[in-house]
Amino acid sequence: TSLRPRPERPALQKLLELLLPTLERKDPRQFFAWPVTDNIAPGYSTIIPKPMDFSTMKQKIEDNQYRTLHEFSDDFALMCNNAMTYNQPDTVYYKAAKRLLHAGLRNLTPEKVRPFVPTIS
Ligand SMILES: CC(=O)c1cc(-c2ccccn2)c2ncccn12
Repeated sequence: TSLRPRPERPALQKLLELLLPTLERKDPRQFFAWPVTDNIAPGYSTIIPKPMDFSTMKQKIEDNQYRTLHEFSDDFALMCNNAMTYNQPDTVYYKAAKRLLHAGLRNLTPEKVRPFVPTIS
């Protein structure tokens, strides 16, 4: 809450700020850049209880809302799984989400993340 400010985690925040663009680049058509609106996706807000998109993830990084890399990965998976819930399998959005999920999770494994972690000089 605003009365209890979140502890800063500068190393994690910096790591996530470096990781996010590597995931966004895997969505060149920017299907996942912004929140999905009910205008472009009828009934979306009633079908998807927890929407997620890259702009929201970026804001959460800046607001220090991720305590661990796992929480960040969970939002990424949520975003992709939402698209595979709302959209039928034969749609561009479903197919893009499936590809994005698998490509993205490969980049979120510890060994792939390690190069982004500054070594203690
Ligand atoms: C991610 C997703 O489910 C999505 C993104 C879009 C989207 C994203 C950007 C521009 C146009 N459409 C969309 N349109 C219809 C139904 C679903 N979507």
